[in-house]
Amino acid sequence: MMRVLVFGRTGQVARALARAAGDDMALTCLGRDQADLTDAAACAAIIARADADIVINAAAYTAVDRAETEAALAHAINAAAPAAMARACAARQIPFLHISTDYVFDGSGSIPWQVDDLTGPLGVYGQTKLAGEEAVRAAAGAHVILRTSWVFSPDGANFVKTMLRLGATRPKITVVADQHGGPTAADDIAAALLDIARAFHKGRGISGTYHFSGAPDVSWANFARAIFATAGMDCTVQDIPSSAYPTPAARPANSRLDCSALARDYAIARPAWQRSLHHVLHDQGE
Ligand SMILES: NC(=O)C1=CN([C@@H]2O[C@H](COP(=O)(O)OP(=O)(O)OC[C@H]3O[C@@H](n4cnc5c(N)ncnc54)[C@H](OP(=O)(O)O)[C@@H]3O)[C@@H](O)[C@H]2O)C=CC1
Ligand SMILES: Cc1cn([C@H]2C[C@H](O)[C@@H](COP(=O)(O)OP(=O)(O)O[C@H]3O[C@@H](C)C(=O)[C@@H](O)[C@H]3O)O2)c(=O)[nH]c1=O
Ligand SMILES: [Mg+2]
Repeated sequence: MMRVLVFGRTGQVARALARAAGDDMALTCLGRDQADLTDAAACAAIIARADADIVINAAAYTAVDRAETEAALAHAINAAAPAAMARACAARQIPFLHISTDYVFDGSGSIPWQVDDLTGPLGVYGQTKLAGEEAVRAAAGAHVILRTSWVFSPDGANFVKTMLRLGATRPKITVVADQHGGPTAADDIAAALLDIARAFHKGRGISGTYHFSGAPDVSWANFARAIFATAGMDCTVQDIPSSAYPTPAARPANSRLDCSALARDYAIARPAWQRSLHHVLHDQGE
């Protein structure tokens, strides 16, 4: 029996992990009341005390625009806490699985980003996630950093739920068409993380940074069209440039992730987001 300790309980990926847990594992999800990520030492102490075989950090500060004015808080949660977790895991010699983001890249070009490409975050959220990555690597224990993008699920705040809400009251909506990436279902991320956890449990885990996103890559505007079509909603999507949708934090134009390293090392393929979108809209009570 593999004992998996998860930081996060209410978030999209944490909930998906709880849904995906198999009979071969005992999964414990820690909410903010049990593990507050603003207290990095407390998070480390939990790992030191716990009887876990592997730790997954599914908690994060994810409010991209708000991060611009809450940099210290975002840094505490996205960098200092994972740093302490990774060190505590290294000390106990248990693997640490951490999630990062396409927003560590500057979005230049149109070629999918490779795992070792130069990073260059455009905003505070991306900067703090990058600092978290660097700290996890520096802890030098067994680890995987899984960079994913554009997460959607029936839970929490995400673009799919925003579109359903806006589309219900508007005949037409404007959406940016010059940002491209891979929408990724939280359930698919959870399945990938648990596959990676099983590989480590069998002694076949490979430490490193990996990319994982839904296929095919698409613009937010075309993702919105797919959401309305799949939901059977009559809302017209008009393409706009990012310049027509000003936000406190700039978003990368090119969020495409090259996911071949994960296929090579773990035989995990890019999931088809359209299939997962259908599942979220029609099988999970949305
Ligand atoms: N959402 C996305 O589009 C993307 C997310 N990611 C990454 O994936 C991972 C999972 O994200 P996702 O599931 O979408 O996140 P959500 O925003 O859905 O959930 C965030 C989780 O973090 C918890 N959390 C926030 N602050 C604290 C704190 N101080 N102490 C304890 N828990 C806290 C939240 O708890 P509470 O409910 O109590 O606030 C919540 O459970 C993150 O690392 C994120 O950076 C990567 C790419 C895209
Ligand atoms: C609501 C809305 C958004 N947009 C644009 C803004 C933005 O460029 C894009 C997506 O909007 P969101 O607010 O969902 O984007 P955002 O919160 O930036 O999503 C990101 O979250 C973090 C946590 C990540 O790690 C990223 O991978 C990514 O998923 O769509 C429109 O063009 N029209 C609209 O009506
Ligand atoms: Mg958001």
